Amino acid sequence: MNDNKNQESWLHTLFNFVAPCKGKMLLSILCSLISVAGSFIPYFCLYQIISMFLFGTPSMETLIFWCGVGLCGYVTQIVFFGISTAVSHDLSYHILYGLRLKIADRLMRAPLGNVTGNAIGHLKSIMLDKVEGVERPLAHMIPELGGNLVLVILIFGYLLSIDWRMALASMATLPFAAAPMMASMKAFNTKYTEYMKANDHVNSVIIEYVEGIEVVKTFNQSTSSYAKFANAVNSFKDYTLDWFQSSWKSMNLIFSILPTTFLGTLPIGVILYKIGAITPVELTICLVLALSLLPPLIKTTAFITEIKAMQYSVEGSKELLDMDVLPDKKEKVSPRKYDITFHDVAFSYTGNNSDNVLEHLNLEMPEGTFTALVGPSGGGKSTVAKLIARFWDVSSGKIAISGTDIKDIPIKQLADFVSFVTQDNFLFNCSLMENIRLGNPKATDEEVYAAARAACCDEFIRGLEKGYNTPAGEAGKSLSGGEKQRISIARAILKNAPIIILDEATAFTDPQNEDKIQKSIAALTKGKTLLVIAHRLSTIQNADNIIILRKGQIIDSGTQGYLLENCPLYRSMWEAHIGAKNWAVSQVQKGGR
Ligand SMILES: Nc1ncnc2c1ncn2[C@@H]1O[C@H](COP(=O)(O)OP(=O)(O)OP(=O)(O)O)[C@@H](O)[C@H]1O
Repeated sequence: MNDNKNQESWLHTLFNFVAPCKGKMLLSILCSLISVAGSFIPYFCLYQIISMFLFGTPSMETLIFWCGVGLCGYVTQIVFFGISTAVSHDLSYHILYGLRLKIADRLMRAPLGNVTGNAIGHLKSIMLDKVEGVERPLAHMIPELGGNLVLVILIFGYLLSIDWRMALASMATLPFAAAPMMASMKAFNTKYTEYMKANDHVNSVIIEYVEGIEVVKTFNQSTSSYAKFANAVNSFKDYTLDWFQSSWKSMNLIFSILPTTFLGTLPIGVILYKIGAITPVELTICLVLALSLLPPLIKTTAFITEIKAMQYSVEGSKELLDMDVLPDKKEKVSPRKYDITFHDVAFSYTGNNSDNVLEHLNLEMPEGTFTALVGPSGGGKSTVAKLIARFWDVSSGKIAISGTDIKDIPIKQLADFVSFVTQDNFLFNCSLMENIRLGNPKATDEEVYAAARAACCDEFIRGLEKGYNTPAGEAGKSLSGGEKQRISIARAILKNAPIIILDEATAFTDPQNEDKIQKSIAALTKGKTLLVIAHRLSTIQNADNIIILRKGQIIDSGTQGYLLENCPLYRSMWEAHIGAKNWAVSQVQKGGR
């Protein structure tokens, strides 16, 4: 299915975007055509007025009449052009809105790695710039391109009806402009693609520079990082200048030849008049009409760039719209309990068996129990946790909740079953109240306060100048890692999911705050199926089952007492941890003196 979508032409994709707004699109085109018809009326009136002056005695009434008709035509042109543009802008912003929602929905349903594998700058460039790139050409092309083309055809038709030779003469310069235009168009396609690539590159380098500025400053990398930034900006400038310099000659040639219709119409017109083939009125109106052919013709050529920009934007958006998504089920399940089992699970991030990070993994987490995953770095602990939340699908085997394969549970329902708290503690840029309420959007203020109290963060939030209304961005600067952690625990408490996964959620705990964090975790996990990944072994020593994972396989499992006696790897990890902990406490005591 995705293959077919990838082969779909960009124009077809664009029509699919536009399809829901067909009515508005037709209205915009209709108004544009009325506007074009209106713009044509003054020429017709001019013809009538000149005829009257040359062949009769124009009365004031008829003069006023034709001037009035001409004015009405002009007003019609302006008014309907305005309506057409307003409607087309409205419809194109609706299209952008739908497009961004579709992309966001696709990102939600895609495997996490396929999303996070993209550089942020790349995603931003597609969701903001490329999607936005569809708006301008769409909004202007619908009324303007169509209208201008029809206007050119109408004027040319009118010229033909007066004198076919004058009509052809008005096009005499076209072949001379067409030659340099074809030549520059040939290079344009490649140049434009390269230009947009350079643009994307400079975008992602700028975002990387700003995002990583803390690391850059910490490691005093300002010169080399700045050099990368400066090089990207500089090479983009060089590329753009180089492109403009290579194309300005042909562009100047095109735009100096194209408007000079007089070169054809004036000599031919004079000859035709001399031999009596056309009247002075016909000559005058033909010269005026030939001149009025130019503005719409020039505007039409400007759309060539717009069409390419739109193609690039649509194809960029397609990249995300066509992302593979995790297969989803619609039918909700009703689990009797919330135990988790892994049946012979294997998983690789690349899809190749040879890269498996988990092999033949069998484990059980009974409902309401506390399971801990420990082991050397890179052993696959976080991978196990993410597979339960279905951030990815297993390569083989099965993960089940209450015996039901998680692939058979609708993704939204699975998300309700599982609370995933990591060390990242991402806070959205809204108030702390809203950040906690994300756990349960229907929660009342009182419920939010209760969750915050249980997570031991109520006190410090109330201590902030704006309390719960403090914007997370503003608060983020003054919050410690541990405080942010407790806010995300409060969020999880509010969610009240039956399965809790804590992936290094206590990583920021210092000995002074450990007690608070432990209390907040105890409030979160009471009576839940709990999986904890922790390097700080003191936080998991009371687990019902501690599983030691190394190189994607279970080395041993059991209670702390059993493992200390029987598992040398766990014993050495425990001794190392106790040593580190004692050292940290002694440092704090020294600091306190
Ligand atoms: N998104 C990813 N894409 C490709 N490989 C990955 C990805 N995430 C993890 N890996 C690899 O999978 C293996 C297991 O990683 P995982 O993060 O599960 O280990 P871990 O035991 O949680 O490590 P740590 O204790 O350091 O957090 C590692 O070799 C890691 O490099």
